[in-house]
Amino acid sequence: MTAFVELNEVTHVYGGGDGPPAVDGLSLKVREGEFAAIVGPSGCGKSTLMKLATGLQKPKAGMVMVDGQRVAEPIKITGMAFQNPVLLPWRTTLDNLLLPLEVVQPHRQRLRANKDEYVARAEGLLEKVGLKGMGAKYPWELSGGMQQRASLCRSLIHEPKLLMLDEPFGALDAFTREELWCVIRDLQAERAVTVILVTHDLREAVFLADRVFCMSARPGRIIAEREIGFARPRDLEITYTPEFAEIVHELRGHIRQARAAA
Ligand SMILES: Nc1ncnc2c1ncn2[C@@H]1O[C@H](COP(=O)(O)OP(=O)(O)OP(=O)(O)O)[C@@H](O)[C@H]1O
Repeated sequence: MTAFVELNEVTHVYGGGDGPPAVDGLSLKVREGEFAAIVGPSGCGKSTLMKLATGLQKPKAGMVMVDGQRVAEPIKITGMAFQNPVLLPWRTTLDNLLLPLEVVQPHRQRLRANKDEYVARAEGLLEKVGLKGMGAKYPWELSGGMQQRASLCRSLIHEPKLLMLDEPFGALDAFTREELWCVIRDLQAERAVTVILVTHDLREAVFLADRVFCMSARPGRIIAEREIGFARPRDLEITYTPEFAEIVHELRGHIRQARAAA
């Protein structure tokens, strides 16, 4: 399999030195255009995996490759969204969306020359996530779910090839979360972007992903990998089928074992 993202026998120790590793012998391969989900016990190194894949942390040992390049510094082809949407309160929603373009080259120069084009792109994204015409509102005028939708738009504004989602729906109520599952499902289908989603929610992982990776307790490594074969586009109704429940149950078993072995 040609991997778009590959971690090969990666070990990471925060602060360097000989401290206890956060992840050890961590290997996984994610295909181009694939939706991968990472699940595992709390503190097992899921966020560390995200930081290693994007070059925000350098591994003590092992190799990280993205899009055919060895990752040696923070990479630019990625968009990120986290549990906390972190929108700047003094900027409108539209200006929050444009922020990554103001910071990262070569977008910075292009933004100056083609502002209208980028504003149209931001407005198009807002429309796609159900926030049509909300660009002029400030973040504090939006609900938590709306802020998270805006944060997803911001992560996609520079048309990244890789989207990293670290518990983006974790702080939302169950209904809003399921609505946003559908938003991200549709965005990914339209853009064929490669996605890595970290989540504690096994239903979320099974609904959204093509493949779910389960991690061991710290130091984290992959202990199980499960293809999710449900046809796309998927409807929320599948989450109520016995086949769906069976996969969630199977994954729960892996996590239980990982916790017990800790
Ligand atoms: N900056 C840091 N400095 C030192 N240790 C850290 C740092 N970040 C994370 N760790 C430690 O590394 C381990 C893995 O952390 P990480 O945040 O990757 O886990 P996680 O699986 O994402 O956790 P959770 O599910 O609770 O969000 C944890 O034991 C954590 O305390």
